[in-house]
Amino acid sequence: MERVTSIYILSGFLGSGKTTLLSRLLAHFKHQELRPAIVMNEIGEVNIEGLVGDEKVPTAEMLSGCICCTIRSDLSSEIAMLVDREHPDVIIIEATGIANPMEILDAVAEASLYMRIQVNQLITVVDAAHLLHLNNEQKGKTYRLMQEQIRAASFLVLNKVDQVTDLEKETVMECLERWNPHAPIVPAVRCDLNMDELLKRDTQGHPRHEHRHGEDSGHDHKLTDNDCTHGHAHETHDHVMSYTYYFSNPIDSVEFERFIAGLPRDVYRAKGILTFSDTNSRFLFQYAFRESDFMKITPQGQVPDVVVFIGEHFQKSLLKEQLEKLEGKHTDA
Ligand SMILES: Nc1nc2c(ncn2[C@@H]2O[C@H](COP(=O)(O)OP(=O)(O)OP(=O)(O)O)[C@@H](O)[C@H]2O)c(=O)[nH]1
Repeated sequence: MERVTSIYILSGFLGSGKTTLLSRLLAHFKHQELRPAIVMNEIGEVNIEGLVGDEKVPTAEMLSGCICCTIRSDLSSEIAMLVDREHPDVIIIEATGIANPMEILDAVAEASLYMRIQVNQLITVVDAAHLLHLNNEQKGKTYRLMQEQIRAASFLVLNKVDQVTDLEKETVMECLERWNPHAPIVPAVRCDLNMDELLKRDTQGHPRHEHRHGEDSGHDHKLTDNDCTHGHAHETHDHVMSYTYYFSNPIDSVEFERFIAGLPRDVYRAKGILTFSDTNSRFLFQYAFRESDFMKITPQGQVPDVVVFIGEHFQKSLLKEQLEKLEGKHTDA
């Protein structure tokens, strides 16, 4: 019988740890001698991790838009292409941090009309400190979106618990349980969790969401009851914007850190690849919820120095000006 390809959808707000979990899943599948493929969606025009990542994993990149709305129709063709060409055992879809997972589930359902695929788990990764902060304010688009991502999950990873106290962790756990009483909740640091627990539906052969040739397999989870589009109001991401800057010269690391510390609050995510004039190595740079991280890298082949900024209503021209100044390009003329 023709085999069924398992799909895992990774959801979670910008910078929560989806790519960190993706790396762990890939290592796990490799160990199990399973063949994974990836659908990587980024709102920016460049996939930073893809530039430095494992080239051996077949990857469909969907850039400059969000699969849950503007480029949603492309998702089923990307999945079809991967299934036909690569014959993967599993496909992991990493959504943008602003995606509504219900919409993605719906797009995958469309694809399942003509392919044997099944969604085994919709995993939402939550940044503990960020949720705590939003829960205190209890308002805003990000708060509502995070709530939707949590509600839609069949499995919740409460990540970055190293950044909260035990008491705060309990508060966030209670919040998650209230919003989604169905999904298991696993606290983690850098998404270090028991992969068998995360994937056990798969091994036991009890997928949560199965769509085959338009039939609903009738499993127990609330997602099948909601059936993705029905009763769901789609919120557009018009307010979210991204800006990509390519460097042509190395920059000073201290000045760059000063620039990052002074980023407007409306920029809530940035990532990039950098060459500093005062260090030997190149770095993968990450900025999420006001925390920066620099990791030494040795990219293979020609990889540009570039940073992508994601946020709401920020002034691109101001960032451009500051970055050009860092490069020594800026003139007052
Ligand atoms: N302190 C801390 N940092 C973490 C943890 N997990 C991930 N990070 C860091 O948080 C940053 C964002 O992690 P990613 O895995 O890239 O997050 P993401 O959800 O894929 O981000 P987007 O692709 O922008 O949506 C990186 O610098 C990670 O190293 C954690 O548990 N604790």
